[in-house]
Amino acid sequence: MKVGIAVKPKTPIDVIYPLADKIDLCLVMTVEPGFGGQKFMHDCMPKVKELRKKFPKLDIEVDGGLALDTIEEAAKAGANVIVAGSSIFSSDNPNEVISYFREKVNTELDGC
Ligand SMILES: O=C(CO)[C@H](O)[C@H](O)COP(=O)(O)O
Repeated sequence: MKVGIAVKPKTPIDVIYPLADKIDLCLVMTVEPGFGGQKFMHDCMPKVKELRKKFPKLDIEVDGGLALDTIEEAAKAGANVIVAGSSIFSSDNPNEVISYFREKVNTELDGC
């Protein structure tokens, strides 16, 4: 079994610290939960950075507004699990979008 915790944009990231050694993944929401097509919230990135620094092995997921123009910022912050809807389903070439996301994330992971 794998365990994950999701954190909404306004929730401070330190709420998960007491549970960090019990979880496999932390989802840092980069939009308010509810529906697709919202704008990526850049101000959630410090939470991802902090988490990555503190827990190098943790899977860190981001969800909301991930697209060709936001993936690099999320990957550089330390996200390694990407949830995307609009940018994939609105693309003429979803495979290319996914490959691009993969490349950006893997490039940052290789640098660790
Ligand atoms: O449902 C969501 C939020 O609750 C997700 O953000 C959504 O599924 C991802 O979609 P998009 O890539 O369009 O932001």
